[in-house]
Amino acid sequence: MSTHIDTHPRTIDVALGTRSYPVWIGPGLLADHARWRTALRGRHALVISNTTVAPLYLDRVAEGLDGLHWSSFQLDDGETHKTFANVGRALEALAQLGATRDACVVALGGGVVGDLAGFSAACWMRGIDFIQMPTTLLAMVDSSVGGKTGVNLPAGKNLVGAFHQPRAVVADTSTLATLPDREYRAGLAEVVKGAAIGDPTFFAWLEQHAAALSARDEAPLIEAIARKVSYKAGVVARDETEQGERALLNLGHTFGHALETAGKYSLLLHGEGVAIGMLLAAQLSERLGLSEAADSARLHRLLAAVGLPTAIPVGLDPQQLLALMRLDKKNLAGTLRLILWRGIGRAEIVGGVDEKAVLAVLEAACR
Ligand SMILES: NC(=O)c1ccc[n+]([C@@H]2O[C@H](COP(=O)([O-])OP(=O)(O)OC[C@H]3O[C@@H](n4cnc5c(N)ncnc54)[C@H](O)[C@@H]3O)[C@@H](O)[C@H]2O)c1
Ligand SMILES: O=C(O)C(=O)C[C@@H](O)[C@H](O)[C@H](O)COP(=O)(O)O
Ligand SMILES: [Zn+2]
Repeated sequence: MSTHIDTHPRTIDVALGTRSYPVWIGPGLLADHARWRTALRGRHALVISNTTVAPLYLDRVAEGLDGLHWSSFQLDDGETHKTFANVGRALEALAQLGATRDACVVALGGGVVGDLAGFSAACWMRGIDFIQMPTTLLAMVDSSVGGKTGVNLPAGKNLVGAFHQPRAVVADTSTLATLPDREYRAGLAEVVKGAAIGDPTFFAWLEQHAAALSARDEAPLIEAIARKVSYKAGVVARDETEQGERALLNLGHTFGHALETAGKYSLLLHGEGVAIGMLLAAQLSERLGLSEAADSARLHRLLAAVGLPTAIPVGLDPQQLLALMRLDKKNLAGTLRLILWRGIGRAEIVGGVDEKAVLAVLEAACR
């Protein structure tokens, strides 16, 4: 008996008035040129990708750019290349192309490419169009949606950037066929995060489908992507520039970014840092009397079930992690402001968090 899989693309709108845009999700979308060409307005396009993704997928995009003046700029692969220096190189490529204000940047790759390409588009002539073509699970469910763009500094993650929304998101799920397993699992962390923050029904669904998602079964995978994108699109529509609710999407990130940076981006992937970071946030929340151990245990079980790390790697220093957390963008008035957890489906922003409690959690986890 064959299982019917609906391959019709899902469309989720990010509702931002005149700047609203579609997120198309489904197999084969990169080759659906007629669909995404509608998002290109001018005569110039710069495809920003990297040296891993371009050889795999640039051809499919190039066919759709026929008739335009276009070129590509390829980053070296990895988080360490999400830098100002590479934004400079991307801007030089736009200049070389002769890109006018109606030019479009096309981001073809994972979150590193998407964040850097989006920031480059935000900078060129004070802001031109860009289209996200995410090729990792993480980029499909998170980084391509919502318009946070930027780069890292040696001092910390994403310290420089701009809110700049794409014109469209083309999430071609066929590209996940070549994504390494570790990267795929890292993407699941951002799916679990969405459910942990705001959707207990989705969390229970993920618990039921953890094995199928680990095995990359197409139907539940597309369902999980669409549910996470819908959830994020709703948050972004209500609070585009993170004046309030949007900060909840940062659950686990103050810890996670510190872990990524301390590991010099070679120890942990972003999604892995977020998985461990969410568990640390849960432990801190328990310590502060905000959540129950039973909920932390459920979160731990789900993350482990989809193959994510749940402990801080050996060798990281709690004091260094705390110092990195002090540079987080959510902090105010020199005090830590964290997303704490109230149990499955509930999170809140808490300011003035006691550093001693944070350090105690870090020390216990690094032991
Ligand atoms: N802007 C946002 O809202 C937001 C949200 C979440 C994460 N991020 C950022 O996203 C970045 C992480 O993104 P990521 O997890 O996609 O990492 P990534 O961009 O480094 O991609 C992961 C790896 O997969 C490779 N790859 C990409 N697509 C592939 C494919 N289809 N087949 C084979 N290999 C492929 C890449 O070359 C890379 O080696 C971090 O910098 C993080 O800060 C941003
Ligand atoms: O879209 C958001 O808002 C998020 O916080 C999504 C996060 O998953 C993402 O990692 C984002 O890049 C973190 O942003 P930052 O503001 O903490 O740099
Ligand atoms: Zn993230």
